[in-house]
Amino acid sequence: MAPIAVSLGDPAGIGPEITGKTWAGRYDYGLNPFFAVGDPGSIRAIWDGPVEKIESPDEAESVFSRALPLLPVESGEAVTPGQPTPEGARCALDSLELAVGLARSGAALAVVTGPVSKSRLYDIGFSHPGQTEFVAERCGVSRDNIAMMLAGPSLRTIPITTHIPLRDVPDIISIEMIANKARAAARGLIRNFGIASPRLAFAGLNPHAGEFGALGREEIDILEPAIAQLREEGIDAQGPFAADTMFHPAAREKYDVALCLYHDQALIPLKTLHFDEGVNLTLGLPIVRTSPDHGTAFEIAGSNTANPGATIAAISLAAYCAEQRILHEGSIAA
Ligand SMILES: NC(=O)C1=CN([C@@H]2O[C@H](COP(=O)(O)OP(=O)(O)OC[C@H]3O[C@@H](n4cnc5c(N)ncnc54)[C@H](O)[C@@H]3O)[C@@H](O)[C@H]2O)C=CC1
Ligand SMILES: NCC(=O)COP(=O)(O)O
Repeated sequence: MAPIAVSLGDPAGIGPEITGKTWAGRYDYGLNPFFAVGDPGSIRAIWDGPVEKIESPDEAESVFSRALPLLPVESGEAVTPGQPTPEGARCALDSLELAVGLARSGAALAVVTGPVSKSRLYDIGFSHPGQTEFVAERCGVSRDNIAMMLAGPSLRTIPITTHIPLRDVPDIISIEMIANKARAAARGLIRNFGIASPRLAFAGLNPHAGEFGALGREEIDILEPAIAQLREEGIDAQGPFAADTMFHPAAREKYDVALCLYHDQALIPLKTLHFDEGVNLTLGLPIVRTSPDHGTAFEIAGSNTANPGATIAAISLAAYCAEQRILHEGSIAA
């Protein structure tokens, strides 16, 4: 099997440190062979473990036992942890591009994307809301047909809208958008997790899921018709439920994924329960793409305190999803 490509994210963030630490724990966590893609100086600045440059993913497996294999993408400047620069943002983007291309060509089993700063990318002209939409575009998939899933050991959530202002959410959600995301969710749970009949639970937008229209009509006008349409298609869609009572342990037993209407509705419960092991997985792609759920954490970069747990989980889940696809569908892209 091909090795997994791990882009390091912003060179001044914690991506390089957590990737080095993840390599150090590779046998403890039973990780598939992987190689880093990014600036060699960013790793040297924070980690004193062994690193070996490679020229192609083919070399990664033989290097993996003795050193972290690194496919270099030079930022062209000395990296200072915690001090992001435009060159660093460009390097993060070039690393992402290269790693995604390797997954698309099959040279990498999957891509695990390290944390980038969205505002720093926007500053250098990045026109996508995040890495999720960038990867979708590179794979030739419309962003309407993918879903961002956050996954932890006891909860999976999907934000139906992602990186947009909160005030825009009620205006942008539609029956079609919700149905498209739910289809990507259902198919994604089958092919990546082997769940034969996924149970989808929808959160309402308003307090108490609108209280029968008294506290808002989005549940009646948008969510209920979308859920009815999905049920007609044979998808086990339930709700809308009051969001405040969807995430306690007994409620979580009743569904395989919670579909939420905005970013924080999905990410607060996930990060509260599973910050150190939460994985961001893009559903609907012909490649496997995961990422740790956290960001660049510039303020702790260089202090050797970053927890690699979410990156370990992202690499494990990427390998698991790739295996599930090959097992059930014969290939990753099918
Ligand atoms: N996967 C990605 O590329 C993501 C990128 N971001 C980006 O990250 C930047 C910073 O975002 P924030 O909201 O501050 O979130 P953040 O996740 O970078 O930091 C939030 C808090 O958690 C701590 N933290 C994060 N990861 C940690 C780790 N592995 N070990 C120990 N402590 C950790 C940080 O020190 C901080 O106190 C933003 O520019 C945002 O765009 C945010 C989330 C995901
Ligand atoms: N909050 C989740 C997040 O920012 C991940 O975004 P993406 O860059 O993976 O699309």
